[in-house]
Amino acid sequence: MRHPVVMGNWKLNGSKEMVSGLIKGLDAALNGVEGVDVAIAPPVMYLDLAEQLLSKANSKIILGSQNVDLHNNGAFTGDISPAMLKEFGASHIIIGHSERREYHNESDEFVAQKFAFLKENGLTPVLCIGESEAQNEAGETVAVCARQLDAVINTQGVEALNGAIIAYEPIWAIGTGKAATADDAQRIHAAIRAHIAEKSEEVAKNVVIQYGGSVKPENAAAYFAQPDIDGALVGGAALVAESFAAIAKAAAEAKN
Ligand SMILES: O=C(CO)COP(=O)(O)O
Repeated sequence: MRHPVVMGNWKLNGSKEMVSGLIKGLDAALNGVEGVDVAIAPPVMYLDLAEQLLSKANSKIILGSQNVDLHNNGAFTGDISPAMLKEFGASHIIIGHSERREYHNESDEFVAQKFAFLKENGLTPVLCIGESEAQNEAGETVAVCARQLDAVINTQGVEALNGAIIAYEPIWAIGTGKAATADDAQRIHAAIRAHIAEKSEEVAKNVVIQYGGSVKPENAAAYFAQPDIDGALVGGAALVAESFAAIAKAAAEAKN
């Protein structure tokens, strides 16, 4: 049985005050919620503060981050290493987000290297994949997702996906309010799982595949009712404690 994972990607949002208010609010709102892993990825600047607040509250919220470099030290100005993330308690690290693929020209191969380096350092990659609106309209969704996944599978073997998380995020659904329907998302999730199953049914059966793109408390339960949707990667709604907690609760209820 796959354990659901709901993760908040805070993107470039936050201040000391906001981080502290949101973490306190979330921890309180999640009190008593069982059967779902809840993770947050604040901007890296606030990991220290987040770690302190979570540990003071004895919270079960998992700490994550939004990016990582390919080195653990050296002359790489502006970059952050897995070792540093680990030192601040971050375990679930988002890579390959479409915003980084687009604004920082991150290729499938580069993202795959990050995947390998996270695993080498004992961290959990949250690998984002997904198609653009044009690719969607051209019927290329599954091919695009397969290509993005193959960058990992063909270099590291399908077993590299063990313990990792895949986040299917159609680019046209991110921050637009135009979410994929639960049926469409299920169809793509099933296709992604089938693609992995071509190499290993066991890995396909166990890998967590999240949906991301305009997930809100209002539509969350419909996604989690689908057999191949194992959680969510949430942007905007993760910035409001009650909304994010409601999404996590919906996952806990649907999957247990
Ligand atoms: O990009 C996302 C999460 O990584 C989704 O963002 P929204 O939930 O704001 O659409």
